Amino acid sequence: MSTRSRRPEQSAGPTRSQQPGQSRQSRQPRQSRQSKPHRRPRRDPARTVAFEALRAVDERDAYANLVLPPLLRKARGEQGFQGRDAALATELVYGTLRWQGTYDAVIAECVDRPLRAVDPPVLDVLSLGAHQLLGTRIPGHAAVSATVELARAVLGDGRAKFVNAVLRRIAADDLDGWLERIAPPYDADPEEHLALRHAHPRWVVSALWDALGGGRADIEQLLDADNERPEVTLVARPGRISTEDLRAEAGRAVGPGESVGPGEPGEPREPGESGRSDAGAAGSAGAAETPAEPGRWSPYAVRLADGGDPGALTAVRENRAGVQDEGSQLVALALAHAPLDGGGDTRWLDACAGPGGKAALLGALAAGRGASLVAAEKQRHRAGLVARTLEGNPGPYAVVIADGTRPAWRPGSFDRVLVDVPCTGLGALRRRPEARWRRRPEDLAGFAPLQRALLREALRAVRVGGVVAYATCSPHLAETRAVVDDVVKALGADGGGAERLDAREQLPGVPALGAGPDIQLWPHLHGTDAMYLALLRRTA
Ligand SMILES: C[S@@+](CC[C@H](N)C(=O)[O-])C[C@H]1O[C@@H](n2cnc3c(N)ncnc32)[C@H](O)[C@@H]1O
Repeated sequence: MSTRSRRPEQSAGPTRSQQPGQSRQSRQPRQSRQSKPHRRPRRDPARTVAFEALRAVDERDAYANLVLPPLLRKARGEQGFQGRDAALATELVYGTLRWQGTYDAVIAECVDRPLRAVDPPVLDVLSLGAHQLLGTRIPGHAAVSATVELARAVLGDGRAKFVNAVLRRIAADDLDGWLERIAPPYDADPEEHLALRHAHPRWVVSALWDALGGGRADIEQLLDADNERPEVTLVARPGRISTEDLRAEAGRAVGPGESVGPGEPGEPREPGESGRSDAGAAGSAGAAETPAEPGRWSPYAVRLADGGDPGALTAVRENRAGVQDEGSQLVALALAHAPLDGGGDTRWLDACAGPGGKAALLGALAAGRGASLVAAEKQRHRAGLVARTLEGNPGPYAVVIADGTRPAWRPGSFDRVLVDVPCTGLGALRRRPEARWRRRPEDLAGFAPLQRALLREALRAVRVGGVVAYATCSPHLAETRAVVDDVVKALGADGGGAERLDAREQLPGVPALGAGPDIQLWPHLHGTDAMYLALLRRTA
């Protein structure tokens, strides 16, 4: 519970305030006779959990997909908290956070002061109310009354009155009506129009559009896809479990409904929140006809369209399978298949391995070829996650704590190197609802030197004829092509050399990979995170 929460004062009631010798009238001021008896606010469990999660995200910069699962687990232990409450709480948290910028613009129209002058907990309750009113099928009167009750419980009566007044103003129109008012016409300012209509910061719209190209329809499809719930995808690690066996196990074990299962190893968990338009049905998710589908592109992928709890699968608990977006699987597969020029193919490196999803797939693929994997990670605790994820790998491997910009290995030590660099994560906005509002354009400048240094050292680590895969979970051109161009150019100037391979050739059957030679995956085109991949072969 938020430390700012307050219980409203209890009403003593007229009879308890009477004292002997006092007339009833003298102790009962006119005002109190007319007001309703003061009652305790009803605590709606789903909205209370949602509010607590929003406070944690707001106050402590927490990640929603990390704070929500323990809150749900705790609430489940309390009387009366059911699966439908968990589904509703999840939908409310994810929807409210994703649409935060748009809801803020609506709320700003309905309050008589700048938003920064509204107390953050009050703003959280207002956003929660705005999402119910504008982004779900919850009837307006129910959304207002339940949110005002929440406000009474967590903010007190005075502020609940303010919440009530603001929500009534918001409820006077639907989302389309509000967007007509707050968003400029497309022709007047396309980026601002799209930013408000699709709930992305303007600079993110601009960056995504630069990377995607195309016209209005293309960028709108991408922005819409960012606002959808991603499927949970598993990877069947080759040599450890077949895709068919994983599908069978997942089909048997994973039930429909809300998911609070693990995300990629050590990553924020992947929630099974309802899509934005499904909130009215939250908690009544029906059984999927076929819960475990094959992947679209990766031969090792199994898609759980309905979420479920992958952590409950024995194969996942035993590391034979894991939760992994198909885009990440494709990056590992493309590196594993890229043609080398001469030499051996026995020494593979993952230079930025934490938390270990790609390393585990690479390790399994390497084992199948008689190669070994070194998985390096700078942060000790993340190296621990890598070690856990690789446990049981069928072939030789080592996990090392190492700084990829000052490597412990000699130049030319490896045949294949993956460098999946730290980045803004603008390619994974579907999974991290608050990330788009937290990131700033200045963050790019912070990552730029590290990304270049890591790629430079990866190219030094690979032998002549060997291949480096440079990957990011961001399509931002400053983190993708600009890095590769700069580093390849500088290598040439230093007397080295690297040629770009056509990465599309390593992913036969995957459409819409762009003009090459590097590839950019997209949520709306491939159903994956927006992963970028360049393949570089050392020539000198
Ligand atoms: C994008 S993540 C890698 C994700 C990973 N490939 C996977 O699939 O699970 C980048 C990782 O690089 C690590 N890192 C950051 N700076 C590093 C450095 N100088 N050397 C090695 N690793 C670094 C981060 O701690 C983070 O774990």
